[in-house]
Amino acid sequence: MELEVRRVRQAFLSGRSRPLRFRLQQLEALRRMVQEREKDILTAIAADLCKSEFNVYSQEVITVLGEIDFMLENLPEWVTAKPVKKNVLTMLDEAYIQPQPLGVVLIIGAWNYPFVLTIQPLIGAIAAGNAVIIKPSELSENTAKILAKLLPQYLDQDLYIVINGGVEETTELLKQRFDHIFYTGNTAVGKIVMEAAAKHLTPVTLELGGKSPCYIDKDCDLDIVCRRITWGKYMNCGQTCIAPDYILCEASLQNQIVWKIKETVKEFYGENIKESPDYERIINLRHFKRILSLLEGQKIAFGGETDEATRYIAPTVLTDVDPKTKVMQEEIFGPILPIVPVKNVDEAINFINEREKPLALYVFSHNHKLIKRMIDETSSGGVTGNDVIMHFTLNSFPFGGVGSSGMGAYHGKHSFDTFSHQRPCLLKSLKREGANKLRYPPNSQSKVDWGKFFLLKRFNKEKLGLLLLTFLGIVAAVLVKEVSSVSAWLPIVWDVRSPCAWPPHLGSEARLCLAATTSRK
Ligand SMILES: NC(=O)C1=CN([C@@H]2O[C@H](COP(=O)(O)OP(=O)(O)OC[C@H]3O[C@@H](n4cnc5c(N)ncnc54)[C@H](O)[C@@H]3O)[C@@H](O)[C@H]2O)C=CC1
Ligand SMILES: CCCCCCCCCCCCCC(=O)O
Repeated sequence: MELEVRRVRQAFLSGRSRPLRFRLQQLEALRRMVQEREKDILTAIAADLCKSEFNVYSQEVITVLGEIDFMLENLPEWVTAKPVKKNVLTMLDEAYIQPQPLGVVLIIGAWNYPFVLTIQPLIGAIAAGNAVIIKPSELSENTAKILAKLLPQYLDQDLYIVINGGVEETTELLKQRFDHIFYTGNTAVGKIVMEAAAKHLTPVTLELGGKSPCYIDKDCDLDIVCRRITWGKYMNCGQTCIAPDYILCEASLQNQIVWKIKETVKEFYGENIKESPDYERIINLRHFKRILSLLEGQKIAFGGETDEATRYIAPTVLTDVDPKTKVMQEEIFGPILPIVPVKNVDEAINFINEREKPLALYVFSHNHKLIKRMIDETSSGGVTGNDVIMHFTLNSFPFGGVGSSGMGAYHGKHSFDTFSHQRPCLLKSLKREGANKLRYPPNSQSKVDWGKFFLLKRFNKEKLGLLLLTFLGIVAAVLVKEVSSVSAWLPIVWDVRSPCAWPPHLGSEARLCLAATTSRK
């Protein structure tokens, strides 16, 4: 492990990951990999999640291709240094922010969307000029294998490497020193990752989970609402980090919601859900058993059928769920949808705020003000009003959690920023030393006053008047110069080395300062 990390670091130190041309070329190679080896990729993911290739394509491949295109289009602009606003003391200097790669990045992927959750951060890390070690989830083993096989065929083999393995290997990997760790997965392991990172003071991005609520207001079109929720909840068999975890609504809506979701399930997956190519299976037996345990003691409005041999759990809705029961204590990450009745939107807001901050929040209503209120009075990684999941697809949004649902964000420019150091660069001249007198010892009240005047813009009438006078002086001097065509250099400044006696009531350091700030090069 140590040797591999060292090899990647050596490759980074060679500097070849940095030029824009190289980054673009690697991103293009990645796109070629996805296009040329599409069949292999689809087959692997489909096998891991019992998913149709159509669904793999629309849920994972489209996002990856879209992200690469977006990067290729925008990277030339993002990598350029950006000039910044300056203050009086740096007015004549060069000041800009130069994004720079962080170095060697570790990306630890999750199994539920094993391709996009690994490759999308990789795209950002390459775009920002880093070297990358990719650790796919061992639970989606077919995807892990295909990534280890394909990536070296298309990308630089020393800068971007795949290390496969389970907890043992990841633990070993986490002992190494990285310049950034990007982890996607559950919150408990997120803490392990952060603890390991702390040993080297390595910054982390943690894309974690949580319970994402759905509030349904009375004032809405329930047919549409239930169709959208059904899609987002049962997609990938509920194994989506931003899936609606539970519904909050007034008790009077409960039966209609159950009925409409049931009808939509039939519309989406047919009478025999097990036969539907669009309905996936639970990733492994451990998760299957965990999800089943959440059903204990619950009122199942529909669904609840299971088959251990194929790890099938039917789309299920629970009603009148007690918030103290287990299903409301942990992220479900499966096809079970509890409905928790609340009196009104106030109670819904309190309910959400009393719990950990979710990764996503969904609110459905015709009433725009209610949606805005929900947004203003709660906190979550992201929000979608009148739909679910879709904020994930917009690469102009930062995607990430807040509080226990994670820290940091990615997608599009946000990925580029996550994997870059925004380096402030101030380039001064060794000339104009007069301008610096204000900050050099010995300090005095007068210097402090001028500091306040210039930097804090705490204008007092006297100083403002002085500045005006100075300005008029400059204008006058320029006019005189124009008129008399006096050659070369017209000293419109008070000479720093022999300060004149005006303005008479100022100390000499204040005059120096004035001189400096009004002097021409
Ligand atoms: N915020 C987001 O974008 C996403 C968050 N998630 C969250 O991830 C969770 C599901 O994924 P998991 O079952 O955690 O995936 P997982 O079991 O695949 O674990 C994720 C990664 O952590 C590593 N890992 C596991 N145990 C470890 C340990 N003890 N020490 C070090 N590394 C370890 C694994 O090797 C794997 O690469 C859910 O909570 C879900 O909400 C999932 C997808 C996206
Ligand atoms: C053409 C249809 C576009 C549909 C887009 C659906 C995208 C779903 C991706 C969900 C990935 C989320 C990852 C996660 O939250 O676990």
